Amino acid sequence: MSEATILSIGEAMVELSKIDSQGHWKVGIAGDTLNTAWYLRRLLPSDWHVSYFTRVGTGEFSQMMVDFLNSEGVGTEHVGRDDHREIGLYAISLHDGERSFSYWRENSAARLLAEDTAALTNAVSSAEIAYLSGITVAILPDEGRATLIQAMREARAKGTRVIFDPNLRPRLWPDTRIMCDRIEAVAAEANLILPSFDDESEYFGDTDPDATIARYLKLGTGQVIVKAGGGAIHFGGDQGAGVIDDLKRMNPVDTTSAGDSFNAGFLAAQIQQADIETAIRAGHQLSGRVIMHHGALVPEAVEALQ
Ligand SMILES: O=C(O)C(=O)C[C@H](O)[C@H](O)CO
Repeated sequence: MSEATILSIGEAMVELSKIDSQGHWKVGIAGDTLNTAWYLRRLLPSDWHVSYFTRVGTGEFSQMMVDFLNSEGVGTEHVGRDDHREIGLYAISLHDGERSFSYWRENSAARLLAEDTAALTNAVSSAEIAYLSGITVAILPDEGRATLIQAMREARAKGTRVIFDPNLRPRLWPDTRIMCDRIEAVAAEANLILPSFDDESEYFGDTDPDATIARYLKLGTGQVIVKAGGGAIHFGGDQGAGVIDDLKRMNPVDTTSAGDSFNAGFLAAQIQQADIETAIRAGHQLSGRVIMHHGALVPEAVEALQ
């Protein structure tokens, strides 16, 4: 049987997460789209190939990322190399379990990931599923974003299922109006949107999750699942509509990657034929375990499910 491919597109960085209050930090590799790919690789059967599309440099940290992806079973055949740029860096600060990030990423190699139009277009079109986020969209220059949109449109027309998490990061945009406009332009090309209500209400002014669903459906997507930081999850679209309001609320240690792991848990379940409600519960179960640990990638969270 031939493998099916899920391609995740975006930027991963060196991640610094604090281990204790004595000034010790752990160095890892993470980034929202890589996090989802990493969880997907651990959750999906071997007849699925999980691949990462990005651009890195040629230095030691870039090689560390490629080695890390290879060692974790995530395909690196779509990782481009840049002779002049390196990968970015971010550090996680925690206050009562809620995280904030400091970034050093303005000149990262990943900002040029869409420069090779043919490579991006072919990679997206030949995948069964393509996954990207609002961070992928935010880091690209205008021409790169246009290339990405065109690649998504062509791929979707040929049958690739395109999945988008708006993952709104206003600091990566010149202003919030531009952010909202560009995010909607990309969302219009996706089959499935996985937004978080806190962000959508703050920046789009949605009064409730159903308003978020209605707004994205109107743009032309097929299905919307609105995450709610552990609260009730609303969903709507051609695969079904409803609310799941009996999910267990956790007291998080670190919310980094909560949404990314939810997306992976949801998608892995759906790929394995779960109905939409069961898939949402699987996403919630995984992210509920991830946020009980520090950092974005938590092997124990996946092991606990198996
Ligand atoms: O800011 C980014 O690009 C990140 O990916 C940082 C975190 O890993 C991510 O936001 C968690 O969702």
